[in-house]
Amino acid sequence: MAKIAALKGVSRSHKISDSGPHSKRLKKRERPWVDVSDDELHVKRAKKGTGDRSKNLNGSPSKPSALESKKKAKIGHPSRHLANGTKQASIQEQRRELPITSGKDALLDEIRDNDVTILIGETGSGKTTQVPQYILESGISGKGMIAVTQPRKVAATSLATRVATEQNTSVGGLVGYSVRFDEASSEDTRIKYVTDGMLVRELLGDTLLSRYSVVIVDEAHERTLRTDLLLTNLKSIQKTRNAPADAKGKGSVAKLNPLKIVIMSATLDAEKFSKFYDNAKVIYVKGRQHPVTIYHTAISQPDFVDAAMRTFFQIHTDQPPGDVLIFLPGQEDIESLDKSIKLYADRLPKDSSGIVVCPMYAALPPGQQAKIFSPAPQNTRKCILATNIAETSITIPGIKYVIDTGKCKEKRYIARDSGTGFDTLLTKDITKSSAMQRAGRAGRESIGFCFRLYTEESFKALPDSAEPEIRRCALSSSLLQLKCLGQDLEQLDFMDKPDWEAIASALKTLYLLGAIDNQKHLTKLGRDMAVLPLEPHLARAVVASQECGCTLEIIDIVSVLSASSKLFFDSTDEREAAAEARRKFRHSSGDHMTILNVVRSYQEIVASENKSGRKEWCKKQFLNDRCLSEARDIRDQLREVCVRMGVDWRSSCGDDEQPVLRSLVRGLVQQAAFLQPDGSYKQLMGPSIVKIHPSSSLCDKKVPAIIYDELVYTSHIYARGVSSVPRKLIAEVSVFKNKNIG
Ligand SMILES: Nc1ncnc2c1ncn2[C@@H]1O[C@H](COP(=O)(O)OP(=O)(O)OP(=O)(O)O)[C@@H](O)[C@H]1O
Repeated sequence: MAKIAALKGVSRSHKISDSGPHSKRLKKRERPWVDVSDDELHVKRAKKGTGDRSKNLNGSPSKPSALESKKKAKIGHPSRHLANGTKQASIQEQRRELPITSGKDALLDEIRDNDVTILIGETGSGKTTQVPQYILESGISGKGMIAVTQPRKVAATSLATRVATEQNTSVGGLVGYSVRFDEASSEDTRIKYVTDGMLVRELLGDTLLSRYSVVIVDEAHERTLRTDLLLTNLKSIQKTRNAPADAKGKGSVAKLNPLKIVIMSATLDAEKFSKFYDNAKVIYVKGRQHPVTIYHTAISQPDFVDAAMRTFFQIHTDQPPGDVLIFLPGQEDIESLDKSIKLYADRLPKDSSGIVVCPMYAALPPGQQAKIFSPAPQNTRKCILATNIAETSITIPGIKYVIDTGKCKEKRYIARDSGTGFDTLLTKDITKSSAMQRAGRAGRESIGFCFRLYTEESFKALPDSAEPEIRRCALSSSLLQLKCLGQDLEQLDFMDKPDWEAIASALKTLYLLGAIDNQKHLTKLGRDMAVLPLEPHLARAVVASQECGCTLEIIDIVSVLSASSKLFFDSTDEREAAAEARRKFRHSSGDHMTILNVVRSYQEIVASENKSGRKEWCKKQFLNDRCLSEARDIRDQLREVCVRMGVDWRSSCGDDEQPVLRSLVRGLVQQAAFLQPDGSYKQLMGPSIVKIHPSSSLCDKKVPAIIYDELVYTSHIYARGVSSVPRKLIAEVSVFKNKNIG
């Protein structure tokens, strides 16, 4: 098999200097990192390879190509490099300089000759932006479209914009994208960047993905649940579409073109993927455009937020211009570091260059996320604080330094004895693959530096890659989609099979929601639920709202619940003022109707105020404008889906809360609890005793029965997002009929 070449250009020569205008302020002993270069970036990729089915596109590793020699020359002459950088080579020149360019023809030959191609190339080698364009320009895709899947929305939209620019068109024309709650494509679109979830959703209407002649699964190493569903479906679609003509018969399938699949990543277990696709060809692209120097800390840094701050200021005060990207596990850490950086920045001497901090996490509305791509004002350093949302695929212009805390949040399903369970987010160490992707965000425009806030030993001890989501996340939503495709999770050919417990729990959830019957067959209700781009329990509430005549209200509530950030701000400094503001919206039945009161007031403000007036109003009310504006986008999309389903989204129950609660109970049937004599609540569908969360408007009330959005585990088990509901509404739910709970 072809040997994997070591990452080119990782050099020990780029040392961070101790001197600098403010080095006294941050004494050396305070610095968390030491200079340790490494060349480990090639994680275990293709251990044994796949016999003669693998190939190195850029030739033998021991014999550098002309391009590599040129790159080495560049590395040896930083001044020349800088001169080139300042000139800002044209986009087409940049394209030609990408490492993948030298392997273009060979790559296209492989794709032409094989149904499935697995392409492994360093971060920044040009896979994601170039391969779709090569395929289009070569004519391999014929009249069909090329789909390029991404695990994250921001990557799909920003890549579409970049590739549209490279094609000298605007996004939505030749190059488009499609992500949940947003789409830019037209009849002219030939390359479409999509989230893997959107392509799975497309399967519902087009089970053979007939519009596409090539599907590129990018960042396949992330093994999201949707990627795995896609990999499985693509395999069977390809068997059907690429079958010999006599096996295809004379029906509509016979008219379909064969499907080509390309799987791409920088850090993939190539052997496993190759095996899954019947020993598919594995090809390698060596090299990246610019070198990245990596540093590890000498000792571990338990307070990684503090270590990140010190490292940032060390860079800011000692290092040449260049923006900084800091990877943190979640929104809370980002907010905390944001505050600390701003506080510390105020203490810098007046003549210091400025700092602009940009947070970046999934809960930020797309407009805010897009800010990270804008250049910082002159004489100012941009500091992006991001979760792993910025880890793969994206190129953020200006980033020269990456600080990697080594932490991320991972979704994990917690199974309960009752056969039910829930997803929770846990902070954990990243994988080698993530560390490599993070480092890869530097060095995309010129030489870069990555500061890992963990030791080299810790790095070596990290697992190669994350456990696939299918083995650790709730499956009800995917199970429902598969049921719509006539497929059974238990019987599908997955690369890694899900746990039986997780499948059983998902089946139970769908049964209780009425989406499947007791024979595990999809019901009409289940089919209607699957059309809505929502979690099954929320989709169930929307479907129920048609009967109850309150679709307008339920969509408003569900949109807020589907937004990725919290509606209310908790302010420790102004606790009383925040509580007072919240009281104004409070509804006696609890938190869901309270949300509706907020949305109604917000809608009035939106109608009467300009953007800054709206923001000011939100601030005064301790409401999160981001959450409300994201909810508005979700609401609009849900209304459109209703129109397509023939559902009247305008049907409204006015001020009567009963229909709203009745619809919510249908969806939250697994999240109901009854009051106990001691004042606690006992779950109806589980063994737990829960308390009402202090943030709830019902926290000091005792009501006979509640429904809730989620459980939070701290010193107690708390129910959050709570409404009081008459027992009879729960007794009405078909699974509880004849159970004497009214
Ligand atoms: N939006 C952008 N703005 C500026 N340059 C870009 C942009 N997108 C890509 N590039 C340039 O193209 C190079 C290749 O990017 P591409 O995303 O195709 O690489 P890749 O091999 O897919 O990397 P990764 O595995 O990290 O996604 C980048 O290193 C950068 O130099």
